[in-house]
Amino acid sequence: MEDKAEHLRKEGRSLFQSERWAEAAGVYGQYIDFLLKEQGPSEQLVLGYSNRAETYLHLEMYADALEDTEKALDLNPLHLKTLFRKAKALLGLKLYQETVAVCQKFLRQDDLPADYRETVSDLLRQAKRKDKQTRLGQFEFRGLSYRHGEPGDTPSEFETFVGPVELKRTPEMDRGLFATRDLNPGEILFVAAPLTSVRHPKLPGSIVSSNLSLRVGASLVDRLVGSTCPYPRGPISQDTPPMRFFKPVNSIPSDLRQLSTEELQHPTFRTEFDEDTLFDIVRRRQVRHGTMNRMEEISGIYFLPALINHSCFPNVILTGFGPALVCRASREIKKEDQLFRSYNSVFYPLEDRNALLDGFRCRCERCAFDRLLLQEIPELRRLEFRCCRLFVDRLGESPRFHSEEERAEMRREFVQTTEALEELFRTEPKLQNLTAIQKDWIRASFVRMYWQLLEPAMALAPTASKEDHLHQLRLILEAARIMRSVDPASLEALEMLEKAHNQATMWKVQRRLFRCKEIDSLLKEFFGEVLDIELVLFGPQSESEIKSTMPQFLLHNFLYSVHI
Ligand SMILES: C[S@@+](CC[C@H](N)C(=O)[O-])C[C@H]1O[C@@H](n2cnc3c(N)ncnc32)[C@H](O)[C@@H]1O
Repeated sequence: MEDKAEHLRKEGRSLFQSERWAEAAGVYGQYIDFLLKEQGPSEQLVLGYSNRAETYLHLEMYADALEDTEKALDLNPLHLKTLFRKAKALLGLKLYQETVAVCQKFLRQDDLPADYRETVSDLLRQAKRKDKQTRLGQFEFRGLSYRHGEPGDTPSEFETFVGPVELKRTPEMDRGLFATRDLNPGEILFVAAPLTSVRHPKLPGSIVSSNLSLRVGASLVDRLVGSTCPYPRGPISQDTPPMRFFKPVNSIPSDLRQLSTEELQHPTFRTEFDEDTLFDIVRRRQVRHGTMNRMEEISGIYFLPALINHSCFPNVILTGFGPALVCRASREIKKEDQLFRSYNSVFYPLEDRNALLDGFRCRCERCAFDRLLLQEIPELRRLEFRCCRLFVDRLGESPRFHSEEERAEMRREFVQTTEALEELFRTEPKLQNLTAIQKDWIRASFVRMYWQLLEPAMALAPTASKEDHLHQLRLILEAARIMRSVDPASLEALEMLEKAHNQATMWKVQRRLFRCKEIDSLLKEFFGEVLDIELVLFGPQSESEIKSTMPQFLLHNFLYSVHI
């Protein structure tokens, strides 16, 4: 009998050493059965369970690993190796508080070997950090974008966190996400991990025209089919599932972790999908976003992010950190307000920005306002036509194709159209009682075109006067102000500020013998604007911290744009 047990133990060990995990688990199973039958509880049995638990850890079968470690610990509650394995299984299951408790119990033992103490302390730190993230929403973003600037780098993975949000039906947009309390700009609403994601080279603008995008879509479908979700959940149907379905397992009290039969019958929990449904999921629920590396993007299927509706006057921003998507308030939000993000640029006139949306007509408050206004004030529409014509004429042209006279002409056109709009605000009775934000809504409809128009014109001649430079920088700052007023986390404003900033500093270098206080004070204003945007993207940080990393931030500022 001894021989047979010893034979099985050795065979399990040899398979384990050759990393044939599944086979090793099978042989350890036979070993355990044999011991149970022949000799009942023993120290060998403890080792049998514990070793099989280790093979399960390698197979990422954390629930099975946990079960084995518990059986071993029933027989020998302070078996160190098994305690360590139990902590790893709990961490794998994302049960962080439980992991912390086991690690602490482990570290309380006397005479621990130094390397063990170190590894378990490390596990404890990890579990505490993840617990803070997933339960309390405490994430560390400081400096993250700059440390990971090199191709291939990924930031450390974030845990899922579901904060003050709830899912409700809306009369106009089917389902939507709502705030459950008042929020300040920069506060995190949730952090979502993808159900599945793929990393790929940066896709061109249009998702339909690209072969690559089809390949990405197909590979997402494949991954969806093969994906396993420890807690099957997600709004696949048009139902409105309870928020609990989206919450990380760890934040649900343990007695509620098991779903009831009734809940499992919820249409959300479909286990089989036909191909059409899957393609539909990929089309409607896919979120594509930049990575730390400008050449790459990530496409993923996300649940909560896909439930945020669009508005041309958004109040949240999604930013990607590796595959994780972080949703933050970009302006003050009141309890019960709906959360909106912008699916695409909101800095075009009504019809143009609607054309950028994927097959639906926008029902946001700004679009409703624009529709009414454009009917009532034909002059506004004329201005729009003029701006569009200028824009289309110049689209795609590079500054180097224009002579200095042409660029001067463009600047004049630009100034005239903006002045015509301001004149309309002063003279048109129907525009007299607008609020400041409504005026910015109207300005924002033109601002992207102005910018495009201004860009070729920006390349001022080396002979341009100081006044020309100052005038131009003020125009850019005003455009950035408008963008930020309509979308306070606007990456387009940031892009614009970056270019203007580069130009201003270049000009300073070119004319370094010439001191210009006004340029300096305008540069300060740029920094002020960038600080505010960064605060919204990364949360509260001290001014000195942000300033010390600002140059790198400007360098990486496109990395967080999110498309659907
Ligand atoms: C990513 S989903 C958002 C969640 C969606 N409301 C739901 O119930 O599944 C995008 C879809 O929501 C609707 N939607 C989002 N924003 C909208 C808006 N501003 N106006 C009208 N419909 C909108 C459109 O049907 C769009 O195709």
